[in-house]
Amino acid sequence: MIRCQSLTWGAPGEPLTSPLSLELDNGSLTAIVGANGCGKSSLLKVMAGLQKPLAGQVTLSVPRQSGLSFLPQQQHLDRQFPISLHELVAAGFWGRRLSTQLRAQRLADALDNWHLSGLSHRPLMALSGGELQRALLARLSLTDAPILLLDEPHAALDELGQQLLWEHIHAWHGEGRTLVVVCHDLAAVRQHIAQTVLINNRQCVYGASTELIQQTPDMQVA
Ligand SMILES: Nc1ncnc2c1ncn2[C@@H]1O[C@H](COP(=O)(O)OP(=O)(O)OP(=O)(O)O)[C@@H](O)[C@H]1O
Repeated sequence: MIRCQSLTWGAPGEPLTSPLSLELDNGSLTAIVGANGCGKSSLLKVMAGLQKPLAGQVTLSVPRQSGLSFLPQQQHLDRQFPISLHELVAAGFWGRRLSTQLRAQRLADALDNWHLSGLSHRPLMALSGGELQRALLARLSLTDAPILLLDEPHAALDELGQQLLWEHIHAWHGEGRTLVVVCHDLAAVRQHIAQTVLINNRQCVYGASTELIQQTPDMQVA
């Protein structure tokens, strides 16, 4: 469960929207949509505890440190950092107690699932945007956190990558996890995510994705 109570966020003295009060149930799958700069990523960071709200609070049903995993946008990653793809992915085991054998098996499976096996020793700086995105998603897939917050997970992915993404999102949802997904692909939101938080004209509205995206003139999809 993620509960936002009278929440505002943004630069000091400049809240991006009117206060948001919202409760997302355990096991729910929710999109956050809206125009560039409306505050979607900032809201996700406030939910993750990575950014302080201006007012109000976020309460989670699990401890934030062990119960929540966050997929950042890849431009926040330092590609010069001297690690290889499989070391980045293996960071998804952080905080988990698993035998060496189980780790090796799960890591191999994650690399395979995200079509990364042949790239596992590549340094981060030698990966394409789509390869790096799949690596970040593979890292997320190794966590057992019940709450997953994904910031533009479809970014840089080709058609196959997007298919893998939505298969995994449905699988994680099927496991009973709570997911919040910031997404610009409105057709995909309508197809895959039933509930949406729409940020429009500095207001947050929560409801059925099909209706919200249809009703808002500048949010129409082809
Ligand atoms: N560190 C920061 N310092 C100052 N302003 C910031 C900072 N991060 C974001 N902002 C501003 O806050 C507003 C909301 O940013 P945010 O990244 O949440 O938007 P968004 O809806 O996710 O946009 P996009 O769709 O372009 O990713 C923007 O106007 C942005 O310029």
